[in-house]
Amino acid sequence: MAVCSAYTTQSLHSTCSISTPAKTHLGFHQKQVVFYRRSSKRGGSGSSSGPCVITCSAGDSQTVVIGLAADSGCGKSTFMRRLTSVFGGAAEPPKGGNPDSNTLISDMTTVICLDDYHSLDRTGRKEKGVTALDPRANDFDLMYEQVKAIKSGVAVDKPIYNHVTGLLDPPELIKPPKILVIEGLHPMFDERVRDLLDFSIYLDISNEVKFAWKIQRDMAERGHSLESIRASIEARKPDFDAYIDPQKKYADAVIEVLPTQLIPDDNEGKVLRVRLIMKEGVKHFSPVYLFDEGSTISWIPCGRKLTCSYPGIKFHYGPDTYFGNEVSILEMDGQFDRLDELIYVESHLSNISTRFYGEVTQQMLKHADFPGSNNGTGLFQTIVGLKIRDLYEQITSSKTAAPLEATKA
Ligand SMILES: Nc1ncnc2c1ncn2[C@@H]1O[C@H](COP(=O)(O)OP(=O)(O)OP(=O)(O)O)[C@@H](O)[C@H]1O
Ligand SMILES: O=C(CO)[C@H](O)[C@H](O)COP(=O)(O)O
Repeated sequence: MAVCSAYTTQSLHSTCSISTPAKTHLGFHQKQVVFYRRSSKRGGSGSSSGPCVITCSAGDSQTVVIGLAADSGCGKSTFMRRLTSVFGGAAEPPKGGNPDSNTLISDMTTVICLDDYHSLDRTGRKEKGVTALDPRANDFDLMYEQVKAIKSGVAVDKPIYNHVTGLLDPPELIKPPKILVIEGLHPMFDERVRDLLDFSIYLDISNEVKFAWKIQRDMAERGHSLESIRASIEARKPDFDAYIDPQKKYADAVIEVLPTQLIPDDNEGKVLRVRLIMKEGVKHFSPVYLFDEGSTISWIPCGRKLTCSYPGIKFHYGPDTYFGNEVSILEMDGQFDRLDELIYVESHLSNISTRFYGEVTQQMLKHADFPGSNNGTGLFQTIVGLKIRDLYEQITSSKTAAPLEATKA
């Protein structure tokens, strides 16, 4: 039985109307979204009831959807803070909502965490002997239906996975934003969800670096022991390798974080070698390049214009292949001593989609206190943020130019 009464007009885009399942005539400008309402049972596994049929006019205010995949503790939140800052305005949890909400809303963007689509809560996973990375612990049907609905301009009641209690909390209302970011373990796992993405990013943190970051956060801030951190990484590894890591082959951009090659046998993990792998031929995305597009270039910028202490800084740029796709790779090994001198590096990069000379440096200086601001992680996250702004502007301007053009969804 449908529960359409659960929707108020307030929860819907102004171009939408609700009906119980019946023969709905779909005109040329209309879209139909079948929407399942999920009951939210504490401690349960969540189930679907419905459907309601929501019919919306295809306006020009459709949501651009970005996917960001990474394992837990790999810098997604830091990246999101850099991205939302590029669009201006602070990102905050929904006002007056669940204090344990995982959602962040700013003027332009809404970031939802895909942990909210866990179909099994903490107890449920323990009973079934599965990790949160296992597809069986996640509701991909609901994820697909809700991302599709938001992309089509329809608000949804999204569940909340409460990381404090380990339970599935009652849902929260998500209205269609200009840009929706779905971040978490599986944004590119399900083909249907993948096809809804206008751009996708994978943060590929090598095991050594992941371990160093986890120790820093979970030991210093959360009081975990070294052994428990090691055990947790080991326990997740088989499912990480099976379900999370393979998504990187679908990503339009990958930020790969590796130990430095500038210090022989380095095992401190403080100096990083970071590679920005950019797929060629992606609509509305032209890869960044160093000096000369398509050439292969090694560059050590240290000297008169860039202060570098040991072990220095080395850039590399060139074409390559990645999982059978043509890509451009920009690499930075080492770290900056003085962030204001980054302008020297910025002036040698092209296609960075800045609005004014020095915008990358300005963004990096603004968030100098974020992790990774002195190395390639911060630099490449900032550049990808600018590329997403550019992609959004291109998509929306092409929609304004051709309002009746069919959308990807
Ligand atoms: N670029 C970086 N350089 C150094 N350390 C970093 C970097 N990014 C993240 N970290 C470290 O990793 C920790 C986790 O980062 P963050 O909270 O951004 O990751 P996350 O993927 O959102 O984690 P979770 O999914 O567990 O919430 C940070 O507290 C920080 O210690
Ligand atoms: O991989 C994760 C993504 O953040 C978490 O481990 C998963 O969401 C389960 O969370 P919790 O450990 O709080 O029950």
